[in-house]
Amino acid sequence: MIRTLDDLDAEGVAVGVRIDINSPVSGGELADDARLRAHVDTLAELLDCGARVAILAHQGRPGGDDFARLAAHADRLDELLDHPVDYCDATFSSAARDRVAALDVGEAVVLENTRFYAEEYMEFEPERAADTHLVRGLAPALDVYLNDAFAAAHRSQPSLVGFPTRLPSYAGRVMERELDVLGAIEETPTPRVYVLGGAKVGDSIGVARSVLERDLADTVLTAGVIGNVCLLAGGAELGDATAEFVYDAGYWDEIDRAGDLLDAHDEIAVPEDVAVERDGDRHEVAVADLPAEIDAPAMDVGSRTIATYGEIIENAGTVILNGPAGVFEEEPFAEGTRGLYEAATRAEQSIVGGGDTAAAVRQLGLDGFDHISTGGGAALTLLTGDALPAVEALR
Ligand SMILES: Nc1ncnc2c1ncn2[C@@H]1O[C@H](COP(=O)(O)OP(=O)(O)OP(=O)(O)O)[C@@H](O)[C@H]1O
Ligand SMILES: O=C(O)[C@H](O)COP(=O)(O)O
Repeated sequence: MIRTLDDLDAEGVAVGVRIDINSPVSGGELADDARLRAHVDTLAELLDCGARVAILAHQGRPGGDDFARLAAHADRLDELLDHPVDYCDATFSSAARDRVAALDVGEAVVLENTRFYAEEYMEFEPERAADTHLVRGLAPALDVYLNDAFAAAHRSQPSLVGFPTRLPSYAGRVMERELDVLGAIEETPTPRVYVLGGAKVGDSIGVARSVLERDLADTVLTAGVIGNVCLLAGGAELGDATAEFVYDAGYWDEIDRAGDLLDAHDEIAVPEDVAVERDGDRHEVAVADLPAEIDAPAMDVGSRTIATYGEIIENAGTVILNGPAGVFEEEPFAEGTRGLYEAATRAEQSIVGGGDTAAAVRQLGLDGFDHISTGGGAALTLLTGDALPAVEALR
């Protein structure tokens, strides 16, 4: 059983709260605060109850452009919450412990990016994670640990799986909500339609295979790069530019995997048409008309596909959307994503998962989904039926 905030009397208690505020960062500034806002309920509830809150989080990956300090995150949380939120440039040293010890009731401090420490970017079994410097160093300053970082729950890293061995542990409200919705996918209304787009072709093939073999999906609609790979697997001649894109992205081997999947499951649909750029505009090509002269990569699904898929989606009991249908960042190629996602809001129940997917929803101003997951990889892991290490550690 997982304990939640309902089981915690937080008055005066030093709570180590792991959240996922990994966000786009530009010039040291936060380019998007959606993930911070997602954790406001959990943090406000704790602080309103008089907890003393030490926040743990990661930002980016070592070597990446977005591998940054958490000072800007602390400032933004301070604005979002009615309680003071400070920043401390240490994570588990005596400076960090002293800062946590000095917290007053109803105060929070954001400790430094956990991934500044090498062990945090490694995967461990929980017992071993409990013995890392980060967990051993910080645990004595804490009374309890609370994990709200659903979006990172597929990682078996010390700040996510190490503390429950040492401290009484709880799930936060984001974690609870995500597990309630995504962990109970079998109980959602049918027919259940999965719309798989985006650029992570290998992951999407894995998800499609798993949900069909486990009878979770009645239909799988493919779009985005995975749709193009399925078209190539079926022999469609999409032109050199699309083939080169798929090859350069390292997905050439996935064409055979996609072909095997299509042979095994006729519940999978592929696009009827695609959109390419011609003279600076969107130009649509029907797959039935191929081979045709196409000198640009397929960047979106076309309007016939939007209509056919849209009807299936609207009539779904549950639609699960992962990955945009096209390069939504460029207006002419946002049509597929907009069309399919708008159709999803008319289905009985709609669930959206994925970091870029959630960004697309915000950028296109789409509204009316039943659940927008904070997680990309974590949501997919759960929807594929695999356990999440951080959730298992809480159990
Ligand atoms: N036809 C296409 N050609 C090239 N890129 C595409 C195409 N369709 C979608 N994309 C790109 O796919 C990217 C998003 O894919 P991704 O699989 O990362 O989404 P996500 O699952 O929501 O994200 P994550 O798993 O990281 O949380 C977008 O940047 C979009 O431009
Ligand atoms: O953005 C995410 O999906 C999570 O924060 C996990 O980040 P990671 O993929 O760098 O582990």
